[in-house]
Amino acid sequence: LSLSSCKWTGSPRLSHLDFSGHAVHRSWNSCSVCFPVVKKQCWQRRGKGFKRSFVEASGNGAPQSFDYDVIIIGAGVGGHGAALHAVEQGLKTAIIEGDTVGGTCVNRGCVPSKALLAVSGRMRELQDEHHLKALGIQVAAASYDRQAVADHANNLASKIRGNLTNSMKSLGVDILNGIGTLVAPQKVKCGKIGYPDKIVTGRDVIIATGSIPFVPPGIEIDGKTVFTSDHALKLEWVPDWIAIIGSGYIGLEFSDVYTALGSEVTFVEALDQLMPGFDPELGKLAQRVLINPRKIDYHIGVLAKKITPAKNGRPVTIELVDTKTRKPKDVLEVDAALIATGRAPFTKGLGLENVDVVTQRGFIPVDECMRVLDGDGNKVPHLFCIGDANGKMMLAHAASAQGISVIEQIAGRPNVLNHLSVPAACFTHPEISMTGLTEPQARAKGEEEGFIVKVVKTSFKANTKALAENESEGLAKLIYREDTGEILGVHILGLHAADLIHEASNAIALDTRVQDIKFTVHAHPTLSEVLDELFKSAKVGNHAPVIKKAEPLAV
Ligand SMILES: Cc1cc2nc3c(=O)[nH]c(=O)nc-3n(C[C@H](O)[C@H](O)[C@H](O)COP(=O)(O)OP(=O)(O)OC[C@H]3O[C@@H](n4cnc5c(N)ncnc54)[C@H](O)[C@@H]3O)c2cc1C
Ligand SMILES: NC(=O)c1ccc[n+]([C@@H]2O[C@H](COP(=O)([O-])OP(=O)(O)OC[C@H]3O[C@@H](n4cnc5c(N)ncnc54)[C@H](O)[C@@H]3O)[C@@H](O)[C@H]2O)c1
Repeated sequence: LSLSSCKWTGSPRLSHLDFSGHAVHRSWNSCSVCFPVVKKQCWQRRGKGFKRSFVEASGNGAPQSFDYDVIIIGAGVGGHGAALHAVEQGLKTAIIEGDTVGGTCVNRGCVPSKALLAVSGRMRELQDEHHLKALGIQVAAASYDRQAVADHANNLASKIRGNLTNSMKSLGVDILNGIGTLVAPQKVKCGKIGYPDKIVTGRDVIIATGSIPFVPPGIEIDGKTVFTSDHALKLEWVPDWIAIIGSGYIGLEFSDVYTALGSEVTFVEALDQLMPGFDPELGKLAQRVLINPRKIDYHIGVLAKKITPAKNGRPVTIELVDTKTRKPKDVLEVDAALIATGRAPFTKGLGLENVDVVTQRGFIPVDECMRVLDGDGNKVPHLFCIGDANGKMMLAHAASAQGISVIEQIAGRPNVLNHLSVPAACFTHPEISMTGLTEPQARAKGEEEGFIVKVVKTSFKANTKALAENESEGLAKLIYREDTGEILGVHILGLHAADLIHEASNAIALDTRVQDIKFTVHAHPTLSEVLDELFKSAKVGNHAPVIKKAEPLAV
């Protein structure tokens, strides 16, 4: 959207938009000749944010005036991030939630899983006699109270849910309870059983309806012996032997929890390697550190075709077939099975047909600015989709960042989120983290675009802080362009890798080059020196650092 000055107030205002969102008039006076669906907006700066002083629209079912500047459907972390940023910009904002504020992350995802992982980390340390002995510590055998561990996860979720709700209420976001359905452009129905439907209109609408566990056909969930992460997070029991179907983020994190609490784990992975989404070198190291020394075995290249819950004294049975040939491979009998085979977008019943949007495998198609695309690939005016529902990057902070990016655009400031700068982390012990491209992806890009890719690595073994902690297993890997020093990807496995990655992801976001970042200073002794050493070991073409040298002192 282009900004020009309002004829009366002199303050910035959006130019007029045609139905497909293109600017058609730059002059206020030419409105009368506009297409039927033309919106005139004039913005007045008030205080720190923008406040709309005039809104008018006409034509084809679109409202004449709006109850809200922004309506968000779904109060997960994506919706929450968008709502807070919207009110900060002075936009009148409503958020519609059909279930529980906080969505997946707070209630059934990041938050409770990290509470369980905090316990698994401590259990692991307290059970590691060799490690404790090296530090000179003696403890009696560690044990745990399952219900108390489960309560810790549940209490944390309640606390964070309360924080999220209060933050929105205190800033003036209207929280509407009910199921949101698009009934027309810029018009949303909020439906709640036992209450009359409420129709609300918004100049801009953001879909943030998230995702639910994907369960492949043939797998029967009973919630007790065959379950998804939704059930597993309640920690109702700790099976002696559990099969985890899928070795992605959820599978890996739960293998860390279950083995620390005493279970034996069998992974079933459809692809030819465990953790197929990670940089292959880090994946191999993860297997050496997180899988091989633990009570974990695995079947790779096989699909769990049929899973039957335990019944009448019979165990859970899992029929495996070869992924490529689909021929039967094996039958496993275990105490329980956790299905961690990805997540499906939660977009049914949203009324997308009323705005001509056709989902792709359930995901809502969007462009790089999160603007929703219709069946013909055109932008649907004033409609955005963020978070898991668009499938771009199924991470909590990605959902929130997309929400903030959308609000920036709504406020008239062009914004495109660089997804390569969004970090990801797997909270195992030790952790794995990454940002940008994997080595194979970077090499493919280099070949296509004709540049040389360089890789350097540093080990945690030489890091003083890691050695002091007696936790020096780990590696950091930098992938960069030799000619320009552009950082293409960073991957870390080691103590606090999830915290360490931000220096690299911020460098990508701000386009800081290797030849510049290598002159930044890191406190000693800290784990961050692993990255310091990594950047310093990189050799970049003939580029001089951009950092300015101090002028000689005048005497
Ligand atoms: C076990 C697990 C662990 C995870 N750990 C991490 C982690 O450590 N770090 C990380 O970054 N990510 C993690 N994730 C992923 C993260 O939870 C999701 O990426 C994130 O929650 C997506 O946010 P969202 O706002 O898009 O959707 P959600 O959080 O799913 O929220 C969507 C909300 O919309 C509501 N809704 C849906 N339809 C409607 C409707 N029609 N009307 C009204 N309301 C509606 C839902 O009730 C829900 O509250 C984890 C996921 C799982 C399952
Ligand atoms: N720490 C985190 O950031 C974190 C933690 C948990 C979840 N998440 C998010 O949640 C999403 C879902 O996680 P996930 O682990 O379920 O999905 P995933 O996509 O990470 O991994 C799913 C795995 O299951 C395998 N698979 C699929 N169908 C199979 C079958 N029938 N038999 C055997 N294997 C099969 C796939 O090959 C893949 O390796 C992820 O996209 C992730 O971004 C993030």
